Amino acid sequence: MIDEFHKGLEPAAVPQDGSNLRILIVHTRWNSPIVQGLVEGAKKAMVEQHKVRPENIVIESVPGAYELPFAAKKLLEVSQIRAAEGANDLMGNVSLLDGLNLTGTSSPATSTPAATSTASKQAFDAVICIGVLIKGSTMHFEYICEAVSQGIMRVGLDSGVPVIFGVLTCLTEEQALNRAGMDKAGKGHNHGLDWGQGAVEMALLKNRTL
Ligand SMILES: Nc1c(NC[C@H](O)[C@H](O)[C@H](O)CO)[nH]c(=O)[nH]c1=O
Ligand SMILES: CC(=O)[C@@H](O)COP(=O)(O)O
Repeated sequence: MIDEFHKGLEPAAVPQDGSNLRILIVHTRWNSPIVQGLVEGAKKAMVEQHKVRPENIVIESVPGAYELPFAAKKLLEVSQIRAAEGANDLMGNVSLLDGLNLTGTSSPATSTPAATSTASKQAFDAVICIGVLIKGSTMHFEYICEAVSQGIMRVGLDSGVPVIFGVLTCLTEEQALNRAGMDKAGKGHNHGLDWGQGAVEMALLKNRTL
C-alpha cells in the first residue's frame, strides 16, 4: 500500500540554479483555494530553493483544467514571438508586440517595472499548469483528466518547452487538500513544491548545451 501522504520527489543530485530562468504558471479558478495553495508551493520552491527571480515568474489564470493546454500553448507562442522581436530590437527594429498586454490578466509574482520590461523579452523556459480536478457523479471527470493530461503532454513535446503537469486528479476534496499540504492533520505534502522544483530542473535541461 503506497503511503497516502508520500513526501514528493527526491531533489536533483546537483544544485539547480534558476536565477536566469523565466517561468510561466497557468492555474485554474476551479477549486481556487486549493489551487492557490499549490501555486504558492511552486513559487516558494522556485524562489527559495532555486533562486528564480520573483519578477520572472508570470502567473495567468484560466476557468478550468480543460483550458490549461490551450493557454499554455498560446502564452508560450507569444513569449517566443516576443523574444524574437526583442532580438530584432537589438538592430533598432520596432517590436510589433511592445506595449501590448496580450492577456490582460498577466501579473509577475512581483511587479518591478524595470525588471518586468526586461523579463518580458525573454521566452518562457518552462510552464507549470496547475489545477485540481475532483470527481463528481458523472464521467465528466474521467474525460477531462484524460484530455488535460494528453493535451499538456502535447504542448510540451510540440513546443520543445517543458510543461509540468501540476493537475491533481482526486476522488475527494480531502485527497486534494492532502496533496496541497492543506489537510487539517498537517500530514499532507504540497505537490506544488515538487512542480516548482521540476520546472527549474527541466528548464535547465532544455537549455543545456552538450
Ligand atoms: N469539474 C472541474 C472542472 N470542470 C470545468 C472544465 O475544466 C472546463 O473549464 C469546462 O468544461 C469548460 O471547458 N474543472 C476543473 O479545473 N476542476 C474540476 O473539478
Ligand atoms: C471534474 C468534473 O467535471 C466534476 O466535478 C463535474 O461533476 P459532475 O460529474 O457531478 O457533473
